[in-house]
Amino acid sequence: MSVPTVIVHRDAEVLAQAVAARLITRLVDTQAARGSAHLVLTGGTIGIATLAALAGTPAHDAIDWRALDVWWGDERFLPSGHPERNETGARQALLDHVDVDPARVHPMPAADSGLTAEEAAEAYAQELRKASRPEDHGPVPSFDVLLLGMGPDGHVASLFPGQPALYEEERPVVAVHGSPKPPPTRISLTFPAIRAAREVWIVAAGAEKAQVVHLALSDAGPFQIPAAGARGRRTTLFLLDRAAATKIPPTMGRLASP
Ligand SMILES: O=C1O[C@H](COP(=O)(O)O)[C@@H](O)[C@H](O)[C@H]1O
Repeated sequence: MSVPTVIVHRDAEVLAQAVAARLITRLVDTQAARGSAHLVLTGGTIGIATLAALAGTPAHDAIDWRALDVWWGDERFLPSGHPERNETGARQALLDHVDVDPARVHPMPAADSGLTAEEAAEAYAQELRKASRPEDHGPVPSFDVLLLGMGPDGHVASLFPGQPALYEEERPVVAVHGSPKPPPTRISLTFPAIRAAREVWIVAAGAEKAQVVHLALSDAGPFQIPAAGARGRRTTLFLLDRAAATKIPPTMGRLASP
């Protein structure tokens, strides 16, 4: 697992634009090297703002949208089209505005799919397994970039402090019940799936995240602060705005924009 690098931007708006620009570079480079790329999306305020920033920059034309597989790190188990679904936010902010191949967009099943949350998690695990190539050495594709937001409690995807999903070592996707943040039922990638990603980018903005950013970068355990356990194989980035970075030692963060 990689050691995190911290990059700090002036405010949430600049952060969203910078993460969008970084995504364009990473996806274009990956497609040039391998022909296609796998991107995992997150919900949350800054996660959706990042997708809107990506849609808003003409430079996104450099991405071959037809050669991109789009996945989700977690989903709120609500009916399809519900405004609180991470899928709905991503479609409205980005996916409805770019030329993605619908067959390569992989939303997690919705609550009106006829599946229970457990069946939905298993169905998503199967879809990931189908997309995994022999060189991926596991049940999920080697995601090129896995985006994660982070809650003030340190949750990433729908892995919340103290919950059983944190201890999952085999299954790549699980149902989550009793989430402290509504809605109570969710579907989430687990640590083994997150850690299969080449690059994990944790994006956080706002003063209410400052304490937990500090803990996620210090010696906190992943069961107390799940973000402390989210690491990529090659790269882990903490992409922050200044307000979220106030409690980390100045030597740790690189200020990207003065
Ligand atoms: O519920 C969720 O929350 C987190 C973070 O949300 P934020 O609004 O505090 O940025 C998000 O990363 C996760 O995907 C989502 O389901």
